Amino acid sequence: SSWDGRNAVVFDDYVPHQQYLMVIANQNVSEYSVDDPGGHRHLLMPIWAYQMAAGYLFFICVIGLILNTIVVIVLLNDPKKMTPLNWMLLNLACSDGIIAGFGAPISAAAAFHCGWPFSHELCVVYAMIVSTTGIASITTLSALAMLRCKLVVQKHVHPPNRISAFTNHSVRLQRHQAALLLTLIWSYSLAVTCPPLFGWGHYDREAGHISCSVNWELKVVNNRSYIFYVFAMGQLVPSVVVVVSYFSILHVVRKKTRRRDAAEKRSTVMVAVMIGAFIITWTPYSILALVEFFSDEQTVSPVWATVPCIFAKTAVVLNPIIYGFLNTQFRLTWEKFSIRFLGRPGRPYSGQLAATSSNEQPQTRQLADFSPAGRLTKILAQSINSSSKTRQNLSSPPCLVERQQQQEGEEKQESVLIDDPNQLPSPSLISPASEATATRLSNPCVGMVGDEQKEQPVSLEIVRYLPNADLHRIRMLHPLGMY
Ligand SMILES: CC1=C(/C=C/C(C)=C/C=C\C(C)=C\C=O)C(C)(C)CCC1
Repeated sequence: SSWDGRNAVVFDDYVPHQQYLMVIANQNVSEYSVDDPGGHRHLLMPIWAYQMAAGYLFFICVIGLILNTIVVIVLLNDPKKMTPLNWMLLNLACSDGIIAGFGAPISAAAAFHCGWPFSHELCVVYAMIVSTTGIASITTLSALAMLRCKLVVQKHVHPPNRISAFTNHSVRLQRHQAALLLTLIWSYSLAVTCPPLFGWGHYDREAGHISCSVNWELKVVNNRSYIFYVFAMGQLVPSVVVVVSYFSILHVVRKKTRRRDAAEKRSTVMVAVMIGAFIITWTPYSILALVEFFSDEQTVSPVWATVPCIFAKTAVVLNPIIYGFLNTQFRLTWEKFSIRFLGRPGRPYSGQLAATSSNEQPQTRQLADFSPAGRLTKILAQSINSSSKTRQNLSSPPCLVERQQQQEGEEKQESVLIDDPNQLPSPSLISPASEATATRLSNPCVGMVGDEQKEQPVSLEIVRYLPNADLHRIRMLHPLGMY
């Protein structure tokens, strides 16, 4: 070779019995490199690039761990509310948490060290774990898209009013289905990422040597066929599932635009946003992998190859932010959780009847989505709206009123914050059927439950926030009975 001892380095590239000649042309040796046989270190990227990568990965690690831990705690805090959607969110939070808690710190340490300082075994374990969680995330999102599609299409075929009461069965059924779905998701991901352990494909250090992944560059048939397999299973299959599911959803929702479906639409939009975030964060990495796969020589510099690799990890902080903004039930659970454990409401009381999001406008709109009981809650919300005008003169603590409805295996939930429980309408405003239930409450924060449609049990939960931070909570159930 033309190695002059300064610009070229021979090193063992982890592939047994293979030696690679790496030529680093026109580079200042003090800034670039790998360990050469003489023990000299040459950095592959400028120091500033390693430092920036280390800082970003550290940020992903800390913020990702905090946010995903909050998601897990908040979701598990109320196991009764574990709908299929929430099981999938929990799964995503776990896989994101694994990347934030394991992948990001190892990669940050490698960046801090300006090259992979760990063993080849850890490189393989790292690549396996990061790629398995990445594939598990995209598979979970596809499963979510399928679930949304199933729900929307099923609703179209059997409108809710005609569905018989099987809520209690469906809750149990949902648990089994969720467990089966989660097992399938992780088995599928492992089926994609395990083959290199058995000799099909290779895991290796990646650009800048701050992480490890499938060796996208190695031009041997065994490796190339494995890359085809990874792309088919990790990109093609999930994309087809997502596209088909969302086209079906669009096809159905274009035909029916009933307001009662607003909650379903919100969940469908949230899943679409999560899929969008995944696509945005992983597409640069996919493109890099394809470029490396198709190009004959190293066309992407280590610095540019490192960017998509660490950008893909951004997905782990985006998902919790998306739930926080778009999942009413998640926000509500967080609201309750923060009141109960942190001794404060999740967000400041504005002194108005408030929905669970500051940008969600009139509560009557939200609550009206939940017919048949929605009719009564609407009365409640409207009454409170009018009472809030006299709010300044009132001294009672605020109430968080939460409604939840189990329907078609999908639990929906809304809440309102009420400044003054004393201003709630009297039970006489309520329909006779619900009056009995309402008058059972001795708390001034009176709730109402509609009883027009007996096959759809409705629960009303009232949580009262007291000035001394104690929580006074009343659960009121459908008179016929879930509780
Ligand atoms: C998850 C997706 C893919 C595969 C990614 C893999 C195998 C990643 C492995 C390790 C990484 C990123 C380490 C970084 O530190 C495809 C196949 C690229 C498609 C998109 C989704």
